[in-house]
Amino acid sequence: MAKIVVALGGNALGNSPEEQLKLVQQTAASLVSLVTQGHQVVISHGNGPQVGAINLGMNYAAEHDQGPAFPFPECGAMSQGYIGYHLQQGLQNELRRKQLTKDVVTLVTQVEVDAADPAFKQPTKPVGAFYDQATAQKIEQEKGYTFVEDAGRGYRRVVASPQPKAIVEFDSISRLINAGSLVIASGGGGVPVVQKDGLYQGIPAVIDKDKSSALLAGKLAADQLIILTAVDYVYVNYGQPEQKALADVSAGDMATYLKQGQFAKGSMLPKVEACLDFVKQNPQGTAVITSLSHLADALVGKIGTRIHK
Ligand SMILES: Nc1ncnc2c1ncn2[C@@H]1O[C@H](COP(=O)(O)OP(=O)(O)O)[C@@H](O)[C@H]1O
Ligand SMILES: NC(=O)OP(=O)(O)O
Repeated sequence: MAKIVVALGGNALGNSPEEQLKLVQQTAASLVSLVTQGHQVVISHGNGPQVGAINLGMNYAAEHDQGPAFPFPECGAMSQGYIGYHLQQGLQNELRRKQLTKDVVTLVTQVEVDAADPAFKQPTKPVGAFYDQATAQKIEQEKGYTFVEDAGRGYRRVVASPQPKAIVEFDSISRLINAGSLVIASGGGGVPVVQKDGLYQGIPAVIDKDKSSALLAGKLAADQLIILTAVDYVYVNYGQPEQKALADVSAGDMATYLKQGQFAKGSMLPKVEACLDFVKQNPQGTAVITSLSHLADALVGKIGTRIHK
């Protein structure tokens, strides 16, 4: 039996509730088959598109005197509920189809960050929809948001993304796993909180879920961290004619590619950094990056980028 942390990418979850539900149902089949093989599975997920959409909708209502503004920690918590609901339902229905009984639990998770993290002064985390350059510039001027080009896919708003330091609910996650539950935790990288006078409070940011997933997988001493996104492999020379897929890569070689600037900031870079961090914490462990639809094949090494010591 292996302990596996599976992180689902926010962009890989589609652009609408209908798309997300469909994609989650497909992924649920692979996740449940891991459970039936006897593995302990913990699921985390991204929320970039979803938290951006929630924030945009809430801001729109506030700007039209239809309700209060909702800060990012609250929007992050809502995204955990929305995505967790789809995942819970998808997993429960798949368990029912297989006539299996297992508790499926989404845990609203807070992740502690440092209020002095320099990331608060330099937003890097893409959230929400993709815009063309002219529209992005118009919104920048109107609302004072920052936009960046995101991995050749268009322009997106970026927000602060501090380093995750500690998972507040870690002991509860651990207890639930040991009790046999299928746990969905640390969604959207966790709701960012800081400690003030010994008490927790939310802080506007969106934590990178790959980094929080690596922290969770490391603390759980997981055997595998599997990051599921929209591409089958990590590539060098991505998007260029000489693009090459990486299959089995040592942490040392991956660190070299990283230094060469092969991985785009805000998209593939944090995934690779998270995998290197996990392998450093757990030298016996393996980190895998592949697409949402290829979880089963990735587990047996047929597809995906596998990073090891
Ligand atoms: N070197 C690379 N290899 C593969 N994909 C890359 C690379 N650099 C950038 N990307 C982009 O990164 C995306 C994955 O990041 P992102 O969409 O932020 O992930 P998530 O699924 O977590 O939301 C891929 O779909 C691809 O467009
Ligand atoms: N929070 C986060 O990392 O989301 P994505 O996976 O959507 O980028």
